[in-house]
Amino acid sequence: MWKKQNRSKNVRLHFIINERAGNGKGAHVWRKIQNGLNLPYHAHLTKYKNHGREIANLISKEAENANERTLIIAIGGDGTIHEVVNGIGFARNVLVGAIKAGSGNDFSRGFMSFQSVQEIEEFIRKHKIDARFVDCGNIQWGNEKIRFVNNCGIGFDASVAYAANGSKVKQKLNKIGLGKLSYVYYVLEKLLTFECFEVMVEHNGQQKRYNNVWFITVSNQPYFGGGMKISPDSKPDDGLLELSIVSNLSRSKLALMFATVFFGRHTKLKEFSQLQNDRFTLYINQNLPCHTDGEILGYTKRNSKIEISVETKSVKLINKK
Ligand SMILES: Nc1ncnc2c1ncn2[C@@H]1O[C@H](COP(=O)(O)OP(=O)(O)OP(=O)(O)O)[C@@H](O)[C@H]1O
Repeated sequence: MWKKQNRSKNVRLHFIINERAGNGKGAHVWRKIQNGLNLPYHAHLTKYKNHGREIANLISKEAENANERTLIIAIGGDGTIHEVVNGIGFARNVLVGAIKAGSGNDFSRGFMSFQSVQEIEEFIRKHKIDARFVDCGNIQWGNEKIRFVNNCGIGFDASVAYAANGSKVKQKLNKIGLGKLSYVYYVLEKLLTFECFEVMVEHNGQQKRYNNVWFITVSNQPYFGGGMKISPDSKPDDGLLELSIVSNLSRSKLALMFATVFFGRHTKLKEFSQLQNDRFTLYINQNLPCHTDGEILGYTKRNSKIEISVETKSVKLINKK
């Protein structure tokens, strides 16, 4: 959908909107923004999964060919931002902003997002809001490299993401503004059913085996699962990723851990380990669910070797001055 001829002096403005994010919150937020906008812009509504990535890719190619500074604002949840960030590749003329309209919205906790039309105008016209390059994570998945801006995870957290995505409970809770609680609901459900696994982690040329693992999360910023501060010290501009492993924990203690993780207190538990590096290799011999930024990636295969590394300062995001 094209709206108004866009010839802003400094920055071309594109919106990529997932109207379905947050069970319709995307459409509601977009209407509000659209009504208040007094700038030339292009608007694109996503029609299916991964459409946001395709649109962002086309916009980026155009921006690079024309050598024009372009701001893409994703309106949606973490999945929509994930698609945009993957779609832009390494386009140097493109910067990414977001307006939160999802259920979990972890991106907006870890990074700045626009709160109003005024802020967008301030960025474009008054230059009161800045931009900065941030790191992303990258996971080699078969022949593809998938970028993540928040985190990727294998095991329990991915099984929660699988259950929550498109679930009826999430839709119902979204209707009463409590979509975030859907993750808590599925955490409780999976607590009763999830089977722990084994993994070998390689980094700095050393290998370590972990048994009875609940999950592995590789973080670029502190938050995951709708506000849980799984990796409190993660910084998206330090050229490093943090790999968190929770293992050898009883089901009841894991439940307790999820009560403390919102405040980042779980890091004191002896069953919680964290490694920091710019790359990790995981060896997994089971079929386990994997997610990137809460989006379902698929299942690991037997004898999987999974490489996860940082992309230093690969994406330009809006940022407060
Ligand atoms: N028109 C559409 N129909 C169905 N799914 C869509 C459409 N547009 C985008 N999607 C998909 O919707 C999924 C969810 O989007 P998103 O993550 O932005 O919202 P959310 O799940 O409500 O928020 P959060 O991830 O923050 O909890 C994504 O996988 C995206 O690809």
